[in-house]
Amino acid sequence: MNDTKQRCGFVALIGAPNVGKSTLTNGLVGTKVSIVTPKVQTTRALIRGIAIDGDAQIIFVDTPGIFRPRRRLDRAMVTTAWSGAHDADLVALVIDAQRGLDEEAETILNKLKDVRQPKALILNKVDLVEKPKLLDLTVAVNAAGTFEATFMVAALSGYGVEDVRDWFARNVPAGPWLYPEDQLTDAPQRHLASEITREKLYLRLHEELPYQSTIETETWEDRKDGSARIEQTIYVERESQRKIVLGKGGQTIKAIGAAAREELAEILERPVHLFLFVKVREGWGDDPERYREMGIEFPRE
Ligand SMILES: Nc1nc2c(ncn2[C@@H]2O[C@H](COP(=O)(O)OP(=O)(O)OP(=O)(O)O)[C@@H](O)[C@H]2O)c(=O)[nH]1
Repeated sequence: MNDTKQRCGFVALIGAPNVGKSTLTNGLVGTKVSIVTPKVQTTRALIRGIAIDGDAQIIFVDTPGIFRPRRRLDRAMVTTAWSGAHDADLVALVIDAQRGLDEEAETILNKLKDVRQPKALILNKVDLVEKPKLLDLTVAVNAAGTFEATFMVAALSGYGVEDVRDWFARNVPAGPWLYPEDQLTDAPQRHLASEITREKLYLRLHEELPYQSTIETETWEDRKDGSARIEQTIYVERESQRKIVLGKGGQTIKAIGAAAREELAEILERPVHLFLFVKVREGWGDDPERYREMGIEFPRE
């Protein structure tokens, strides 16, 4: 790719809690992502996901729930959220079309007047709203703020999401990409996390349990405090093996978990909360689904 053509920029996703920012980000990125938090970004808002569209790399940054702060801590959170907006290249205001211009949305719209960056309005959940109401809402929000573009989307089904991505791709500033192309999701990290636990399991049980287990990272949550919460399941073939992995009073699994957590925290350079489960899945060794999850693809018969 010709580097001089590249574009790259930060888009702050602003909106009340539950308006669908996560769902929208997943749609924009094109895959289910957990938040990515590369080190260079630690002073800015958290990254929700990175989308690539042609020559453009679009980095969506989170603005933790903007609500009316009552406690001091809440106020601090809101300040962080708005600083994310001021730092971004572009701002996307996401409004739940069904909820419309409620008090929360009004508050956000008012504060948005101080944000200089170009803004796009995204009315989400349009599947839940009749057309006339949607048009009224579009007019009302555009009267209350200045938006370069208005989009009507249903993030859940993907309706309209591509248009949003294209607009951001065209409007982020020219400049080289800041992140490698494969950093769209935490998938490589998930795989790595499974491998580490597998290693600890083998180190501990190499005699009793050779190759009859598989480990899957089921959930990975990058929390706003900077830590990662990871849930993994160790699949074994028989109940007797499950007992071995658990150990007396759960001692074996505890030791495996502690060792894996320690190493993961070191590699990721942040605190890790690791939760391990052991499940019996008979004949998992013959199940192609499992192989796929391990990253091994078998041709169809
Ligand atoms: N009907 C409908 N529901 C949606 C749509 N998009 C999101 N939702 C639902 O709205 C709820 C909230 O979505 P999230 O993506 O978690 O919202 P969020 O803004 O990221 O929430 P916070 O992370 O708490 O700020 C979920 O139950 C979604 O399934 C949509 O287009 N249509």
